Amino acid sequence: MEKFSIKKLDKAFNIEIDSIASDKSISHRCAMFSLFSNETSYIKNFLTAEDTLNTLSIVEQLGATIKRDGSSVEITPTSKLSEPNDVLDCGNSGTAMRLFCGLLASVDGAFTLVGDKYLMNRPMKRVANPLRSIGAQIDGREEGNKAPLFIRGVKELTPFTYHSPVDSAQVKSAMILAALRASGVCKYKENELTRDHTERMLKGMSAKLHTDEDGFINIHPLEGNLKPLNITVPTDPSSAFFFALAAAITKNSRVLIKNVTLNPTRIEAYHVLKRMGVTVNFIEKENVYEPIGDIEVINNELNAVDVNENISWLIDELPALSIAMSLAKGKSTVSNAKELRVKESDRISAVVGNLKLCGVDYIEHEDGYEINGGRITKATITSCGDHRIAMSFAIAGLNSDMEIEDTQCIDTSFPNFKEILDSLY
Ligand SMILES: O=C(O)C1=C[C@@H](OP(=O)(O)O)[C@@H](O)[C@H](O)C1
Ligand SMILES: C=C(OP(=O)(O)O)C(=O)O
Repeated sequence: MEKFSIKKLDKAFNIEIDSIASDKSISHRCAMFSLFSNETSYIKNFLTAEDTLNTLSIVEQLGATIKRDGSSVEITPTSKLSEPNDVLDCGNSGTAMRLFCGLLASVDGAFTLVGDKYLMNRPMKRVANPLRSIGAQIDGREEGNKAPLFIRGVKELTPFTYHSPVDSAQVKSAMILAALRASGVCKYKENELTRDHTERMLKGMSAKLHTDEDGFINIHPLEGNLKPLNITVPTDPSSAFFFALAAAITKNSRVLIKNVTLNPTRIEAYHVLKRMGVTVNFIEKENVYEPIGDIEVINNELNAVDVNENISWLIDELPALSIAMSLAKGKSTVSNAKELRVKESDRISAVVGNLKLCGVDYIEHEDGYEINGGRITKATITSCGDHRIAMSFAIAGLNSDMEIEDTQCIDTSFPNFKEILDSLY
């Protein structure tokens, strides 16, 4: 089992980082959406981490031709997706498994989606049920709630109007992908806007999507092929956030993170740091599918904060924010965040369980936690096989030595994390 020994950082840093992992959500979508065109898509700065490389392999198993040179990827789709002769392995990725359910629901053939032991335990009925209700044939363990999932593509999916009970970009995207091949206009609504890369990218590829005055996304079925993608994937704000946290908790430190997507549905955690007293500046530079620019984070005194809204806009950053909360003055709270319990690990248990080992005073709730900030003490923590837990506590190590066990999982999203962390010393 791989592990890290992180030593307390006894000096300030002032750095510019341009090597943080590319955006995972956008990279998955680049690989998948290229299948809706009949021309080659050109993707630069594709995330070469386990999750997205698995997605790329699946796209290849479905018949596309892939040329990859480092992080530059060319994807040439086939005129008809082929039935693979093996299972489709999504590894650790909920995004891959759920989006492929929608994409494959109407593709001629039989498909089996599998994943690692963590993914095989994550709930899939949130996509299986609405897809079944429009005619998809999906089954799996626990009546289709757990992988392996078996999909037999049907000829036609019924047009739908669906108001989702869960605010999830993965569910939304799965339903939008299914809608592209339905027999009429489909409508999808969520209570709160979740990350909207799917809508932005598909519109950029010429798909017909618009949100009506009742908040339903109207999706028109494809009339032909979409335009191919030509894109440079921006830096992932969720991965970058670990180094924003590093600057926020290290006295007199500053970081400038380059070329991050500034999509508002992705940078809410930075706004929370700002509310805690940290100086955060967004420098927008361009707009390709979404706004892209640099984020500057400068250390300042940390104060407690309450986080109870726009949860889906910072859901992946909550473990890292719990470290800032633990070092802040006063009592911080997180609520309405029950979704944390169904990520790569139960992130509420994983956060509070490890904070307890670090001597932090907390109360656990079903949908979040309260943290009485003050200090963090040295501990040996387990990642629970979850990349975001491993990286959050590794950054806590800058404040007080930390041993992190089971760090292999970091390769799912941010393979050069440790290299960048080491460069701070
Ligand atoms: O659509 C996506 O790319 C993602 C959506 C979110 O999950 P949910 O849709 O389950 O909220 C997020 O936690 C995940 O890291 C990536
Ligand atoms: C939840 C995450 O990803 P996924 O759902 O794709 O496994 C994540 O990266 O934090």
